This record gives sequence, structure tokens and C-alpha cells, in this order.
Amino acid sequence: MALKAELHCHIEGAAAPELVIQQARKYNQSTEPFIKDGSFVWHDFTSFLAAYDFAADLFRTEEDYARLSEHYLTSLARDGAIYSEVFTSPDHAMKAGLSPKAYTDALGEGMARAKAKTGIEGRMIVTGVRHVGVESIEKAARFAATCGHPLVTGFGVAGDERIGTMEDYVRAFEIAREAGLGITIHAGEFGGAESVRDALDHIRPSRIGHGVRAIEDPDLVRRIAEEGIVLEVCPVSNIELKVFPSFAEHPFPALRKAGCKVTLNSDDPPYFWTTLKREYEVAAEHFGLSQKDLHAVTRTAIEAAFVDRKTRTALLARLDAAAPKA
Ligand SMILES: Nc1ncnc2[nH]cnc12
Ligand SMILES: [Zn+2]
Repeated sequence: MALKAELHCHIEGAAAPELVIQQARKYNQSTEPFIKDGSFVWHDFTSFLAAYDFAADLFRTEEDYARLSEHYLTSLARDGAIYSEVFTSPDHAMKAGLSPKAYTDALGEGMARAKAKTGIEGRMIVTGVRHVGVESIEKAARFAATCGHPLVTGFGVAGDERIGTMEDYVRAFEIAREAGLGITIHAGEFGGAESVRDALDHIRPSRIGHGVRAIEDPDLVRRIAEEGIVLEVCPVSNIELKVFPSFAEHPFPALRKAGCKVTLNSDDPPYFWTTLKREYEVAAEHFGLSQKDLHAVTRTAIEAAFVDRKTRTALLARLDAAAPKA
């Protein structure tokens, strides 16, 4: 099995329906109409976000969050992942009545448990959410910059790309950059190529969440390749959310051919009926990647990971020891 690494997964969006049902029982809540027959129910980006927020609201205590990250990272490791970065959301924690620090410590505890069981290395990217507002995004950046948690190594912005402009988030990213955090921002998912260009001009990230609609502008694709910007591509998410109509029309192969650094990620796996393993299978089946190509994708992810040099060297050594022969 190819070794894998993931850079783009929202921890609240990684909660499997079985786990969410257990949480609902614990808090005496109904899962209607958001879960039916053991599967999340939504039909567009807005209703996806509603189901996501409903499930997130059922994680309320430190132990709930520790279970969530332990559960997810353990399942990733079972599928061959050696590295996982998850997006965390202090806004969701506060809504559930937990401080950002207690929430982050709890997720870190779950990651430590998963590492003890499986060896998987994990890091957290604190994120602000566009549809919650600019002020909360700056607050998230200040928290990320000052929390001092050893597994918090990045800052990002996610949420509804139809809300706000890149200029709105410059200050938040300055705070994060000054604190030495890695920088990634969602762009070019529901926004077009101009959203990716604005992100590069105003935010100067090393990585872009999605970025796939850069394909609409050949000059921008060249720029991404030349500047070595890493794209956190989430193919199944893009198809399920109808960013592209089919895998045949997904730009992953074209971006890769143009020299862009591409990685494979699951975004919010159970909402899209996917796993990181399935993303790698999709890349093999629909985009024609060989085992050697998939290995190179994992290498790109580890090279772009928000980790210190020692950790990166150790991860690359582990990866290279398992390089496919052909
Ligand atoms: N696919 C996605 N795009 C933007 N924000 C998100 N938050 C969780 N999943 C997301
Ligand atoms: Zn995302």
C-alpha cells in the first residue's frame, strides 16, 4: 500500500456519522434531518455547511474532541498515512462552550494517542471561518500566534468563499506570519481564478486550499508552477460539491502536467463518502497516476508540511524506505 500524507482535512468535517450518532445520543439530540441511513444528508454548499455545523455542535467537551482526533488519525494511519495536518476551528469550539485552548489541548491529546498507537505524526492548522466574520478570523490568528501548543504549526482561512475579500484577511495572516506559522488559504474552490490570484497577491501563502479553479487562467497556472505554490487538491470533494461535473473534467492532471505541485486530500471525508485512501485510488483510476507518481505526491505533501526540519527529514526517510520499485 502506498504511504500517504494529508494536508487538508477539517477536523469537525472528519467526524464519521457513527461517531456523530453516538454524540447525539450522549446529548439527547435527534440527528434528523442531517443524518439518514448512517449517511450525512445535504444537497448544496449551503446545506453542506448546515449539516457540518450541526455535527460540530455535538462535540462539546475536551474528551469529545480528543476522541474525534484520535478516531480520525487512527483511521488515516490504518489507510497508510504517516502524516496528517488538520484544520481546527476555535469558532466551533467556542460555540460549543469550550475555550480555544481547552479545544486545542484536547485535539492534541487525541493526536498523541493516535501517534502512540500507530506512529502517525499530526499537526494542527488553526483556521478562521469566512462566514463567521473578519473579527473572529483575526481572533483565531491571535490565538494561533500565542497559544504555544507544539502541534499548532499553521494558520488558515476556510468557509464560504462567496463572503469577504482577500484584503479583509491580510492583517490576520500578518499576525500568523510574524509568529512563524505556515500559511494556507482556501481559494479557487467556489471562487474563480481571480480568487487564487488575489490570495497570492495579498496573502502570499506557500499553499492554497483547493486552488483548482486556477485552471481557468493559463498565466496563473504558470505562476503557481514557477513560484512552487502547493495546491491542496481534494478531488472527491470537488465532484460532490459540483465544482467540476466529473473526474474526466477535473483539472488535477492538467495542473500536474503544467508543473504545479499537487497533493491529494479528503477535505471533509464522510460528507463526501470518501477517505484519503479513496482519493489516492481516484488519482490512479481517473487521473492515470502510477504507484511511483502517488509516492511522489506524498513526497510533495511532506515537503510542504508545516513541520520542523528534523520531523520532515524523519518523515521523508520513512517514505523513501517504502518507495515502490517500479
Ligand atoms: N470544502 C470547504 N470549503 C470551504 N470551507 C470548508 N469548511 C469545511 N469544508 C470546506
Ligand atoms: Zn477545505
